[in-house]
Amino acid sequence: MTTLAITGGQVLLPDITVTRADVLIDQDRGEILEIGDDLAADADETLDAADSLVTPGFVNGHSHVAMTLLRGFADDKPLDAWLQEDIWPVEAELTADSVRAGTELGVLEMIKSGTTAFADMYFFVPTIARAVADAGLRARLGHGVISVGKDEDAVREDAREGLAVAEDVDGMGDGRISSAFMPHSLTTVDEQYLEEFVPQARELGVPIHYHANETEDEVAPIVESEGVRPLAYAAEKGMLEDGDFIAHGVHLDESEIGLLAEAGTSVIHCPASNMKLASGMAPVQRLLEAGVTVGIGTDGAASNNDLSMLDEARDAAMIGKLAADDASAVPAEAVVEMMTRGSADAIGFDTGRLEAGAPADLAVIDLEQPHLTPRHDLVSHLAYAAAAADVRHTVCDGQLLMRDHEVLTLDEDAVRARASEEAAALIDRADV
Ligand SMILES: N[C@@H](CCSC[C@H]1O[C@@H](n2cnc3c(=O)[nH]cnc32)[C@H](O)[C@@H]1O)C(=O)O
Ligand SMILES: [Zn+2]
Repeated sequence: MTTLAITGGQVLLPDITVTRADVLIDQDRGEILEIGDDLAADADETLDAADSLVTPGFVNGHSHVAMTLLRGFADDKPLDAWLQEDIWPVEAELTADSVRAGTELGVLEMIKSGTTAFADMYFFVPTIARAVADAGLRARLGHGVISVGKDEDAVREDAREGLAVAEDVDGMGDGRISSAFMPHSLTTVDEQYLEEFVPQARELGVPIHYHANETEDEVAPIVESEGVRPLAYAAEKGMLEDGDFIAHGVHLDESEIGLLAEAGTSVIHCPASNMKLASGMAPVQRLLEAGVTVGIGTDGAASNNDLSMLDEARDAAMIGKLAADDASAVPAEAVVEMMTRGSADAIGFDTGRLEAGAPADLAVIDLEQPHLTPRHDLVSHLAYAAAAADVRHTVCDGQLLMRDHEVLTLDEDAVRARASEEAAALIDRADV
């Protein structure tokens, strides 16, 4: 057994309180052995956490990781126009090489900002899976299936790829990678294909993940054609089961919140994307009160425009209060829970908590910063004041991915250079 002791830090516990403790990890099993006093003597290696906060690694519940290539390419538009006029024409020119470069850039940013696990919907998923496996992160990956603008054969091919990918990438990266079936949304995948392919995904035993109720424009057409709200329609199609998770859930009525709670389907809240695309304010406090599992996601870097879960946490708290018209809504503890255990539960990982027996996925945050002074309440700092650049160390599955701000599994300069090149070539090819 090889052990690593994280020493001298303040540790965020599963009940969202902070205590002074060391953390001892079994690196071979990727598991936390013990949280307690003076554990350094028993360890093969130590990692300094003095004047630092040890937190569960953040879990990004919804992303399109290689969209880092489109960061800052198309801003200041609503969802539909943004996708159709800017994003989809460029994405049509993506290659495996560009997706590899964009993924490496995305996971580099994740590691640097303390994220250890994420759920992702995109193209070239086996390429993404290899990049994630090499970088050392944990992820649930799926191929986004779309039917709009395609003929029947093309849709079937897309959906079959979605199923094949879900089978193929599952278990990669020493089991750190798992999969899901990911129809893009309830309005961009036609009913007949949901009816055909959702049961096939069930046979594979993978969860289903999709965009839902993101904008009013997605709700109205379903109400009009089906006579029911989108999530009642999703339930009819067998897409609202325990373990499934939807992205956004902005425009939900009480009946839909009830359906989510009853079914055990989770919601990934994406506050920055919802604000930037002016999609609306998700009813996060009401979801929490109804007992729905809520996680937090960044969505793609083109609608955010970063992948920092610390930014996202602050946004979630702020917009949650505004949506509820109540400053006590979505408090710091709730946000910290959502960005760790909530997202992990939602996407089906046993991470997001620091205790003996839990997976050793964690981040260490430097507290010796002016914006983290004084230290009345470290949970408050995590929700409201800490920033990506404060993350010192990142550990996933017991392995050090970043030590003292130096990423160990990727060559940072090379990744940035490759991504810049691939992004420029992509825009050139798309000729937009
Ligand atoms: N196989 C599909 C690919 C879908 S990947 C997932 C898609 O979601 C898009 N996307 C990114 N952010 C959002 C969002 O907030 N709402 C809906 N779609 C988004 C993203 O650009 C990408 O095209 C196809 O043939 O088009
Ligand atoms: Zn999305």
